[in-house]
Amino acid sequence: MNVIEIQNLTKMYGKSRGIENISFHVEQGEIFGFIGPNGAGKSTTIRTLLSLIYPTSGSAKIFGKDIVEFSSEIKKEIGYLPSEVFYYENMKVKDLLRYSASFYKKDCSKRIKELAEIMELDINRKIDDLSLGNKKKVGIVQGLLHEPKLIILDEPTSGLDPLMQQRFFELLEEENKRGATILFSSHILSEVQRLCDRVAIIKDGKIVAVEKISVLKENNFKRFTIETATSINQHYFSIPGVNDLELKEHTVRFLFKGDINTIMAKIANIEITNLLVDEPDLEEIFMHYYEREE
Ligand SMILES: Nc1ncnc2c1ncn2[C@@H]1O[C@H](COP(=O)(O)OP(=O)(O)OP(=O)(O)O)[C@@H](O)[C@H]1O
Repeated sequence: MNVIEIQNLTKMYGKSRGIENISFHVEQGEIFGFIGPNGAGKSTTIRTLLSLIYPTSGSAKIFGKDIVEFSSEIKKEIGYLPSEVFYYENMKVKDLLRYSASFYKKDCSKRIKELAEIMELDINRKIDDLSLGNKKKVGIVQGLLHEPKLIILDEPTSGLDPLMQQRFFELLEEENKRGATILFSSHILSEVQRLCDRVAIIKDGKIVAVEKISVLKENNFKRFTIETATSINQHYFSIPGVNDLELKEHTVRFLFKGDINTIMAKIANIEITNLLVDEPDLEEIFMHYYEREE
């Protein structure tokens, strides 16, 4: 079953483009990544899904229900962490969380306590006195306190230190094991790579690709680093399938996609002192997706 289904969703801000003809779906139980650079349209998509803004055209369903028509019903089952959190600074954390919990018809106090402990958040403090990272933690607890079926996170890790990011990812993995579906937007590819099953790549308001992380990584790209005994001609490895070729003194580096025997045959004809073949990271693969569209 699809928890989120987006069909040809377009949002214009007056004459300027927010998102154009976006279509993708998120299956039940998935951790789905939504990646793209700043201004690509991630927040616009998410804010439209939550009916904080309305589509110019196209439609989307969450839990099989239209996002505009059933927005208040749908929202009860969603935990949302916006990219920027704003609060009434004068409140204490625990009062804000209690107030947030009052929107759901269940007792969330036990879960608030657990989440605050996991995220090392002191709920007796005034929001005013909290650092940016601690304010983010308030947003995380606020988003998860009602044990939502769908968790939507817009750039969730900005402001969290590495230890807390790790803690937060473990928390998300637990939520996912409990049965929650997760949509996670980010411009940091390594975090998407670690957590997500599939990703949609967005650029300039349009979806460029929807792929399984494993396929993205496997896509047969290999990163070669070859150290040679003597200088080689700068065009020696300029053959089909080779990208991002760099030659520095006796070291040549490139990304390769294709029959690996072609490269091995080239290597066999020169004297090498070292050879490293490894997986490119998602960042490099991602760049190639972008280039292909340009
Ligand atoms: N309220 C608004 N009024 C006018 N244009 C907007 C508004 N909000 C977003 N935009 C524009 O829509 C486009 C998509 O922005 P959006 O914030 O959705 O991107 P994003 O991928 O979430 O990037 P970021 O990570 O920087 O927030 C951008 O060109 C942005 O300038």
